[in-house]
Amino acid sequence: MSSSSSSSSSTFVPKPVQEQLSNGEEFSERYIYKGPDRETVGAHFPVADIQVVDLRKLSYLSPERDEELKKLKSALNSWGCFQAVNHGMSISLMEQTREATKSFFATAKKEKQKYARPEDDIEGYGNDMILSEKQTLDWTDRLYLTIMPIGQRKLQYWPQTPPNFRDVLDEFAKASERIGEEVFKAMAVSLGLDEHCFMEMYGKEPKMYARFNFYPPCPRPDLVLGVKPHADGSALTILLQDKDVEGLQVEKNGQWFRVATIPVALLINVGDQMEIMSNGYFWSPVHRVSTNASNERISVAVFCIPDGESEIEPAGELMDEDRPRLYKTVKNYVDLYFQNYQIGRRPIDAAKI
Ligand SMILES: O=C(O)CCC(=O)C(=O)O
Ligand SMILES: [Fe+2]
Repeated sequence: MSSSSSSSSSTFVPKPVQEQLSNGEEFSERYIYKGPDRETVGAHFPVADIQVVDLRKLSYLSPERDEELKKLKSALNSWGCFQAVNHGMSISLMEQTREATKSFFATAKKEKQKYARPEDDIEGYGNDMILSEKQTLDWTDRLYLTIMPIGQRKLQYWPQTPPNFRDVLDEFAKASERIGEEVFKAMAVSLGLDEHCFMEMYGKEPKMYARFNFYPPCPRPDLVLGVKPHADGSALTILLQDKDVEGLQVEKNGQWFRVATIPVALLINVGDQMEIMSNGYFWSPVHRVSTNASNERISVAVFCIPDGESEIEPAGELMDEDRPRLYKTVKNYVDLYFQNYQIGRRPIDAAKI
């Protein structure tokens, strides 16, 4: 979740990446990534051996439940993410969501501008807020929307082109909400906790945001990233990846790996707030998105964010003499996240004891 801030105002709003290309302009050097690991941009990496977890096998009735819970725990401890299959979101809904996303970004500029993000809001179509002259820009155009709770949706930013966009997104949001809850419970059980432990911290009014990412082909994949390295500030992120085009990379022990696209799978990753709740048993992986010269790519990330009033802290049972408490109690972590992200620090470091 590297998107935007709720506080400071922006200094400059670049044009959508898509438009710059169609005008045949040279791209601004502000897209050139100059941060740590810049020499690895555009390099080829091995595929991460991220486990595939069958959510159906995590149900009470499944004879293979214990085995699948072990797999889940090991995936979240080793990579901080897993490829979820049999997650209850139909293949046709996944496909409709991908198609609706592509179709929205393919519509005329004038139509997309109807949903443009105003300077003082994080929601809508466009780019992230630009908060400093030094901020490297991401090679992506986005649409960022609150999807849950239903009462907090800002429908003025919900596209009406293609005509089925809103209905598809409503279905996608409901399915994602169910998956999120199921995974929160399974995560708790896999650590030997009561199944409601994480759900209780997630709170009465958690929020879910969807970020539709569109990555146009980029003339310099060796210099420019689709999304800079970051870890998500959510508790959990559910990612619908492009069916055909890879781009996501995840870091482990200082090495980058490619994340394979499995068309029927959703990639679910731990966010910083789950790292805190699990006292570091699960960790929030640093990831980034590469660009490529010939294909466009889309993805839809759903961020599950605990209620702003909830206190997020390591579960009591996960701390003892052998494993001391590693994180402070935090509230409204998203604010802390952006304060640190803006100055190039890993936000989770501010929560460490
Ligand atoms: O496009 C992707 O695969 C991942 C995007 C991402 O990391 C994010 O939106 O936070
Ligand atoms: Fe992310």
